Amino acid sequence: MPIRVDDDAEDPRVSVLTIDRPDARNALDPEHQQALGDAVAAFEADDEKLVAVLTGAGDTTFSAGADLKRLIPTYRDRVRAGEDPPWNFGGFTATRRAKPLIAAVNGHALAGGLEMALACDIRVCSHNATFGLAETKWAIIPGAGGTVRLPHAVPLGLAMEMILSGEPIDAAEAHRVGLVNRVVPLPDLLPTALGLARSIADRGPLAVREARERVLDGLGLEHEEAMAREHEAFLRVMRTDDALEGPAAFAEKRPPRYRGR
Ligand SMILES: CCCCCCCCCCCCC[C@H](O)CC(=O)SCCNC(=O)CCNC(=O)[C@H](O)C(C)(C)COP(=O)(O)OP(=O)(O)OC[C@H]1O[C@@H](n2cnc3c(N)ncnc32)[C@H](O)[C@@H]1OP(=O)(O)O
Repeated sequence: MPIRVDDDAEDPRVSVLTIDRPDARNALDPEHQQALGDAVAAFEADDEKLVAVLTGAGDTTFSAGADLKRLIPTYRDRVRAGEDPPWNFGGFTATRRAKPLIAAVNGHALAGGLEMALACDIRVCSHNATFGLAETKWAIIPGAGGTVRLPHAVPLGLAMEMILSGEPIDAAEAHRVGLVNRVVPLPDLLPTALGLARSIADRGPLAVREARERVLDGLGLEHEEAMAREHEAFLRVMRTDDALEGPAAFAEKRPPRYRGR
């Protein structure tokens, strides 16, 4: 399978998507990028799934990005022939997703690999991880959101250095600057990502979606507009049945049972 899709053994509300092409360092060829897009779309459409973890097969590389021997030349030649081919790199550049995605970066996350990790909401990594936008090495530029998202994830000067030089940073630097939330030994990586995913899956699902949307929306809005939209979302969530259940569970000293409505 180009993309392995597994249920979390402990919590079926959590999915694990694994880019499975270790011989090519999980680079996305046309088949793998289509399969990843399909897997992400299926996760988004499945009401039983609340959170997903994205990782790479093997113990050296999360993803080496787009396939420089197949996907990029194919895409480039179609562009040079006057086309503007579909621009949906692994489902991460089309419309905005609705559900939380956690990147478990198990090694090199380069070019499109880092762009996929940046398109995830939370990033955790293993000590061997590296993070870089290598595109200028090959006389192209990041084409899946790297120039848009990296400056929001690291200081502008570092983003510019990484994009212009194409040189990666290591896991310690990524953690120091806040590109990743946690750095753990490789055997602990998936358990750490799954623990985070399970805790999010336990929260009010509508509240999680609304809060995530507010954060992403707010990045591009003026303060007053962002505050107004947060207030509208606050009222929307207050009108849900889950907003009755949450405080009641607290008062009755029991775990809440949310139904997503
Ligand atoms: C066309 C139909 C429409 C499709 C729509 C798609 C829309 C696309 C929109 C644009 C998206 C842009 C995405 C992005 O912005 C652009 C890119 O991602 S360009 C990719 C740049 N990537 C890199 O520069 C990383 C290159 N790889 C490395 O640096 C190293 O391989 C590594 C990751 C550090 C690992 O090093 P090693 O462990 O030493 O392994 P090797 O180097 O020996 O590699 C092993 C094996 O894997 C092959 N390989 C590695 N990376 C890639 C790659 N990116 N593409 C293809 N193949 C790769 C490598 O060639 C070796 O193969 P072998 O020689 O063994 O056959």
